[in-house]
Amino acid sequence: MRIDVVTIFPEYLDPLRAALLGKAIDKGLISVGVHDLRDWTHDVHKAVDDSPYGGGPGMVMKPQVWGDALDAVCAGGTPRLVVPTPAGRPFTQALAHEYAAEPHLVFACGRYEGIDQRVVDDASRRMRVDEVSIGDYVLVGGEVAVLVMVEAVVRLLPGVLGNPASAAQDSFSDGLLEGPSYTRPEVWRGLAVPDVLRSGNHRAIDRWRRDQALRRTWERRPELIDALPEGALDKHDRKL
Ligand SMILES: COc1ccc2nc(C(=O)O)sc2c1
Repeated sequence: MRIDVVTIFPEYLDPLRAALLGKAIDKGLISVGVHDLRDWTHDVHKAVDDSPYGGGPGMVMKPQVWGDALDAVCAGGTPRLVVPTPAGRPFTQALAHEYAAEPHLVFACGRYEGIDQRVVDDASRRMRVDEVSIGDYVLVGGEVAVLVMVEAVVRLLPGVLGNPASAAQDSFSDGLLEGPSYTRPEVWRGLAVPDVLRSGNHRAIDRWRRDQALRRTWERRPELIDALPEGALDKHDRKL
């Protein structure tokens, strides 16, 4: 997978080269390009923004600069363009899986009040464009959202996680939140590990874990229960 990021703060994306993601690059599982949007400016001030038509607070990022940058970064192919924005559709685990199947992702990091809408409209003529939000809060720019999305996507790629089963047992992989996890010692500050987890009875352990996941989901994210596909809950689940 090829990942390109366009931003006015390239250093914000340095974490992409650390730890797990850095190892994925070293293994050749992904290649990453981070591009400074100002490289496509032509004025002495390297201006990337201007006042909004219709008035209002803040500045809007100029279409010309973004158009030239995306023409260059997307040249020769039809990548999927992802534009983080508070006004976007929610980024979900399902979308992370979709992106993990893409050969080339390009992320456009907005700042200020955002990018002139015509940049998305123009790019949509040539490639699939998603305007996406990572949550119901507002960041200062798209860079942090890109870090979140790239981590969620790259960890799904074969060979990235040490244990592929981890991704298969993710929260949301079966539509539920993961239940609690425990490790040694057996008792810590007077708190004991649930007996069932030390029983060696794997049928009982699986049942307990499923019950914990259902209870946690019901308490914290009841809407996920309602969104489960028909037949996802067995008769035992429904008794909880
Ligand atoms: C101007 O660019 C921004 C600003 C805020 C923001 N907030 C996001 C979010 O997903 O919450 S993406 C994003 C992009």
